[in-house]
Amino acid sequence: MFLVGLSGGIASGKSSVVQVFRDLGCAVIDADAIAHQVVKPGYPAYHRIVQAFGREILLENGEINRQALGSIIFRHSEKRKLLNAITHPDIRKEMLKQILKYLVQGYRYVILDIPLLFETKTMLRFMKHTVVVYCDPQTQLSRLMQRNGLSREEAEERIAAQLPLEEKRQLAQHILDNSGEWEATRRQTLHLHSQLEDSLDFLPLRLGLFAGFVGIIYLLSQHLLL
Ligand SMILES: Nc1ncnc2c1ncn2[C@@H]1O[C@H](COP(=O)(O)OP(=O)(O)OP(=O)(O)O)[C@@H](O)[C@H]1O
Repeated sequence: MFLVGLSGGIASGKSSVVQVFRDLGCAVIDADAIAHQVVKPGYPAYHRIVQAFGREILLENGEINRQALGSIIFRHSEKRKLLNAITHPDIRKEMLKQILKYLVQGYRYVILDIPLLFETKTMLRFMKHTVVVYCDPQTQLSRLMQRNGLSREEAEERIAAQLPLEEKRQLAQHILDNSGEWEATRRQTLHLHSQLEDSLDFLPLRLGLFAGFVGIIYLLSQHLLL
């Protein structure tokens, strides 16, 4: 098995591309969904966040007010580091669990949809392939304004909080250019899908696991025969 890290910028089209991969039957792990899950009431990170940030970041139903927390960490970088230190280990553990599940199910590769793949960098070294869903700055701005009902200033502020898409584009092995018609992006996605399907990058780990398994059976049989 091998890992494919997929990223992009805010409103660049990641979710739309990921949906194509899902429809094709690919194994996809959604880092954002996991990040939402690990801070739900009852999970260990929830208690640590309430301890660190106080009960004023809670909604009436006891869930974490993501908007309130978001605006705190947007203004104070040390608080963002603290929140990351609380949540990232749990997010990585859950990702690993899901990767192992897909490995056992026999998938050759898993696509990890990680919005901040290139900003946080910690997961990059595990990725055999990296993909950026790119679109030009003007298109990104207008799609974000339209989708989220934001003013130009608000949209620009959110885009500026991330690494520029142009830089991510330089760092990725595969670029899906979503600046134009959706059909053109869909075709690029189908092409990348066939490249991943044809790749033999899954073989080393599978052969390694097979050799390990044979080794264990051999050792056990020797042990039982003695
Ligand atoms: N090629 C396209 N043409 C027109 N609209 C598009 C195209 N691709 C995506 N969109 C629209 O742009 C918006 C952003 O797309 P999408 O939600 O897939 O981006 P995203 O990268 O997942 O965003 P975020 O990370 O902010 O959630 C959506 O409203 C989507 O319908």
